[in-house]
Amino acid sequence: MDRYGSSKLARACSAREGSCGLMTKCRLGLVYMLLVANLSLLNKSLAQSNWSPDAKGLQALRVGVDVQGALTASWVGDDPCVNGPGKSTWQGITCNIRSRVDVVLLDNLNLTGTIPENSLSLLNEVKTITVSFNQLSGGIPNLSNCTSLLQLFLQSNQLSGQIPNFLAKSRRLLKLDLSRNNLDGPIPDVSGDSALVYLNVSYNSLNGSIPPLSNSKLRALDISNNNLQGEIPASLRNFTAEVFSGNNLLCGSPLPTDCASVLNPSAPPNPIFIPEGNAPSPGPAEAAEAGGERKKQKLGTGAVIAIVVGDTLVLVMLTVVFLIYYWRKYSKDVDEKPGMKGAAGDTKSNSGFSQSSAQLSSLKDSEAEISKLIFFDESQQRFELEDLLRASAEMLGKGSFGTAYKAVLESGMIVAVKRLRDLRTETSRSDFESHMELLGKLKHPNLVPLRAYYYAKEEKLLVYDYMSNGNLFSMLHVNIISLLCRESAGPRVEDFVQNVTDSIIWNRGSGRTPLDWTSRLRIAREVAIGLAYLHQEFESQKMFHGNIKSSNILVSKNYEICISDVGLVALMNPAIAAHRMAGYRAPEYNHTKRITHKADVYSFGVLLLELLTGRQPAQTHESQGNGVDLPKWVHSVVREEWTAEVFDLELKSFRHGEEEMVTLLQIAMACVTPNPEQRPRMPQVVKLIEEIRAADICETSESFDSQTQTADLTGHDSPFHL
Ligand SMILES: Nc1ncnc2c1ncn2[C@@H]1O[C@H](COP(=O)(O)OP(=O)(O)OP(=O)(O)O)[C@@H](O)[C@H]1O
Repeated sequence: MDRYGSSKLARACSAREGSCGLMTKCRLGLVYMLLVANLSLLNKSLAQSNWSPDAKGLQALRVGVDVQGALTASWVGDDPCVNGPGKSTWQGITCNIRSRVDVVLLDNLNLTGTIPENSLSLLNEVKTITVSFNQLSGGIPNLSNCTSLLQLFLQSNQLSGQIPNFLAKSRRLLKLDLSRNNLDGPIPDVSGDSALVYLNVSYNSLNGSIPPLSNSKLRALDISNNNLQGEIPASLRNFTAEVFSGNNLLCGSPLPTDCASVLNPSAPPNPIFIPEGNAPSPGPAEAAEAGGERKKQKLGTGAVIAIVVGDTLVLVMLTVVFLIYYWRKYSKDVDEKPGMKGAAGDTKSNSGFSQSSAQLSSLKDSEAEISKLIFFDESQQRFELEDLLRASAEMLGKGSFGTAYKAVLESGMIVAVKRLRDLRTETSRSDFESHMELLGKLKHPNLVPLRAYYYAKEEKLLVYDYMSNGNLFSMLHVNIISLLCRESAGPRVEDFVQNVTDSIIWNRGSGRTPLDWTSRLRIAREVAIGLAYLHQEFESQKMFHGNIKSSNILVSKNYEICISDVGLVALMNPAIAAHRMAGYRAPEYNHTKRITHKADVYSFGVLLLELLTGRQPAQTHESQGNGVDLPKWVHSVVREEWTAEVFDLELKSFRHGEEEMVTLLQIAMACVTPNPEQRPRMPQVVKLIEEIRAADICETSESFDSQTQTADLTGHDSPFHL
């Protein structure tokens, strides 16, 4: 029947009458289809009408930006908070006790497109929205309905347009990060009763002058690398110059640029260069004045030329004298200290790279030509090797792989430069370059960004973002006494005083800003996330970090926790690094002489113990006390059931955190298990740490009250509470 039926239909289509019949059938079919479609739409909208407003908003967001479908699998059902407070089954969502969305955490999910207007704005109890490190474009939606919003993080996307005014007007918003987008227009002035404590709008194209932002609560600010102009308002002068750097037309304290030179740019064109016929004819008074002015300008121009020529000559002479002086000093140092080649500039000075320039000039032209600074990211602000050589440099420290410097370029930009030494002898130029290409591709908020490198026969430089808030080692162990000694008398006296201090006071002596528990937990979590990312990225190359320790955990100006020295072990003589990391070194290294991801897990475990106990692992820095074998020491204490005794005395006041501390201690002990096979993998470690405080991020907002308590307890404000 079917066989015939289809041929009948074909015949019917060819016949006129039949065709009319078919039309009728088709129409009926169409009506039927529409009916079905409408019914299913009706069903869907009936179902959607049952959706909670949060579900509606989130689904609208998903449809708008989740092109890759990262959220499709878990965002199902009509209510993300159907299971009550805590982490939702919907990825990235946490709910509050009223079963409303509290936190939206959608970082790093390859989200693209524009955030629809009626999406996030429906979440009217949301406290934290973070959709950073995606590829969102278009404008920032109006979130003025989100009246509970405390934190908004949209950094590292491609958002454009202006910063909406509602953000400035909000009285509840505490933290706003819109950095690394394509935003333009002015920075809106925050209202007097704004609660904003943290504002980061760096790396955009914002323009106009800086508003006074005179609300006294603002404690962390970053408006660097925009097109802002004019004088820095007096209300913001307590911030450091870095906060404003990379805005060429900004002036006034704390920037070194004097406003007179920026706000009154060069004198109007000299009238003697205006073609006579084109010059407007002045009136008699103007003519007299102009005559006088002309004379002044003629004289002024001559004087300016003389000054410029004179200055240039003096500058050239000074540079030559300077280069000769340092070149001689360099050669002398190298002669005096065999094996210290390349470290000649390792004194705290303003000329860290001067000898590099001498070395560079001694290179053959062909090599100098091909040896340039190679940048990885097109969108980053670039500079030349010459700019680096001209920069004032201050030594930050000597490590296993070379010496690190802070370099302040003439543009105001600050970078960290590492001069490598002791490269593996078999590392050729092309090996080095391809390794750098690999490292340049690593992008993660918990890794110190590598911006550029320089390769020449005698000099290898790596240029990193400068992390202005120091390292974890200093936060945990360095006290004022050791700092003073380091500045004035050198390492031996420092050792002496450190030993005396250690013997008087069990922990680290006075003079440190205590590091509270929440901050330590956050540091543990972020280092774990960074290391897990690294293991995943390095898996195919069978590469690992190989040098995880507290001096390699750096803190950026925005208090992001970043791992440094990524991928350097592969280039260097591994025995040197292994020697320097003694207290963090996995026991199996002694016989295998190999670094594996399990060895990184061990080092991370020791780092956790360091965070929990506040004690230095053995021989990390020979010059700063001997430290202890942390895993062994903790084992001995815990075996005797003095668990609480292992914790840092500074953590005593965080009574509520003790359960969390014990859980982190268990994770640490799992990481330092002697048998590498029994150690967890880093993604597992991340999960375990995140479970310690599942609603960690919600607590950030709620802990603002307890933050005041913490500050009272310790007597200091901890920036990590921000
Ligand atoms: N990008 C950076 N920004 C700010 N400070 C940095 C940066 N990189 C390194 N430092 C600092 O410079 C100093 C020397 O660092 P380096 O990594 O060379 O040695 P280390 O960490 O002490 O030892 P090792 O090389 O064995 O890891 C350290 O105090 C470190 O905190």
